[in-house]
Amino acid sequence: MQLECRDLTVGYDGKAILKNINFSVEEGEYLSIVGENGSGKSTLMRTLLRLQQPLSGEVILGNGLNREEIGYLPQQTVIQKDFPASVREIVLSGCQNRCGLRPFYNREEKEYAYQMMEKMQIIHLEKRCYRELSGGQQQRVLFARALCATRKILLLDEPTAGLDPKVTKEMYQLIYELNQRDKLTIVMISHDLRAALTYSSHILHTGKHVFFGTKEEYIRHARHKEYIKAAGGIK
Ligand SMILES: Nc1ncnc2c1ncn2[C@@H]1O[C@H](COP(=O)(O)OP(=O)(O)OP(=O)(O)O)[C@@H](O)[C@H]1O
Repeated sequence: MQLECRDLTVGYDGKAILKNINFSVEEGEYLSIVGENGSGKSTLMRTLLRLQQPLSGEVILGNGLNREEIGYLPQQTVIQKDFPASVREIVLSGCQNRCGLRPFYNREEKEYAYQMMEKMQIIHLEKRCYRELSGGQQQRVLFARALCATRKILLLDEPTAGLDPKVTKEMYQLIYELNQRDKLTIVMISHDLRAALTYSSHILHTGKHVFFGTKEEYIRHARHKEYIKAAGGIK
């Protein structure tokens, strides 16, 4: 496995929000984390990234995966939307973990950043200022940045929040391609259960009843029928 949670309890100030979570992600899998608002999805993801400490239990990285090799696309904040840097600078900053103490980006990193911008179809925006871009364009920039940080696993916190249906679909397609073609492991928080059931291999449902299993197991489980119906059924 690439990532595993053992009896993980997450929360703030000693107060648990999600308790005794157990799941693992193998290379090349696509895990969607779904569940009610406030059920602790973002808190869990921040704990996986060690941006905060677990209250108890463990997050284990396997198959030679280092913390620095995890790509992360956070929920966009208002401050980020106003960031006064060029697209190229922001994408390149995804390579920072590779630089170590070196205070500049080398040729290979610049080339890789260019490739990721190509992949995200934002080369034409390279010199533009980030804050002047549309929400969908900004999301592609942050996506390219997250890809610069990893060749193995990408964690995404609601990457389609605030995007229109067309851009949302493109984004899902892109993530799916990265998973299928580039064999990138995906762990994604999503409010769109229908999309999650279309693209993922596994589902973690947070809330009162926690579920972890394959997509097929999720669909078969009687408790989920109502959620699936409310989300408009399965595509
Ligand atoms: N920094 C913080 N300090 C204390 N409590 C927090 C903090 N951040 C979030 N919480 C609380 O933790 C709970 C879980 O929040 P979290 O953002 O993890 O949920 P979520 O499932 O991602 O929600 P959503 O689907 O609305 O994005 C909420 O009750 C929230 O108010």
